[in-house]
Amino acid sequence: MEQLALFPEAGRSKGLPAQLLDYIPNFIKPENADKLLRFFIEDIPWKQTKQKLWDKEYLTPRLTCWYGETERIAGALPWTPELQQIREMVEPLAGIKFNSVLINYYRDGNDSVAWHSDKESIMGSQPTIASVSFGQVRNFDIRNKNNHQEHYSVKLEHGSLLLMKAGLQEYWEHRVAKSARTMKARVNLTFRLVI
Ligand SMILES: O=C(O)CCC(=O)C(=O)O
Ligand SMILES: [Fe+2]
Repeated sequence: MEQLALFPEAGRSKGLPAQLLDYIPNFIKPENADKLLRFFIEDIPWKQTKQKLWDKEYLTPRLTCWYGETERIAGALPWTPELQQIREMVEPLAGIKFNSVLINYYRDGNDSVAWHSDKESIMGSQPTIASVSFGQVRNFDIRNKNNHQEHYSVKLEHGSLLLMKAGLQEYWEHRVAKSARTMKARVNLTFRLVI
């Protein structure tokens, strides 16, 4: 499965490629971000789904929940006022309208998301994704699909916004690795346009 070890230089990125990503710390004020984190952890009906790997089923190593108005995501819940408000804040910066959000809950350092890119056919091959983070700072690693030596890492802070621009999913993949260090809870909202 996933490896615990990070790149030796994780967190010491030479600089993120601006054509692929925008990182905005303090996108949400700390006191609001604190309240939202508590609300998300307590009020979202989290699920742990299963994923298949080499014909074996594993529990996904984090909790998730979908919200949105789209019919294409089975079981997506209706927008809450909090999510609606954050959606309205991110849309002008992303330059598109989102119709869904996948929320991830990393309970501790053992929770993670493995290397992947988000280019399911339901989003087209060049989706823009707006990612808002709450709680524990985690490393977001990015690597070139054709050259794994070309990689970056950014620390996603409490209340920050990371814009993954069109093009990122095509040639790059990303992950949030497990950490052997003690980690508190982190919640991450990924706003998407499902077509
Ligand atoms: O937790 C994150 O920052 C990334 C989550 C992610 O890559 C995804 O939901 O597709
Ligand atoms: Fe992703």
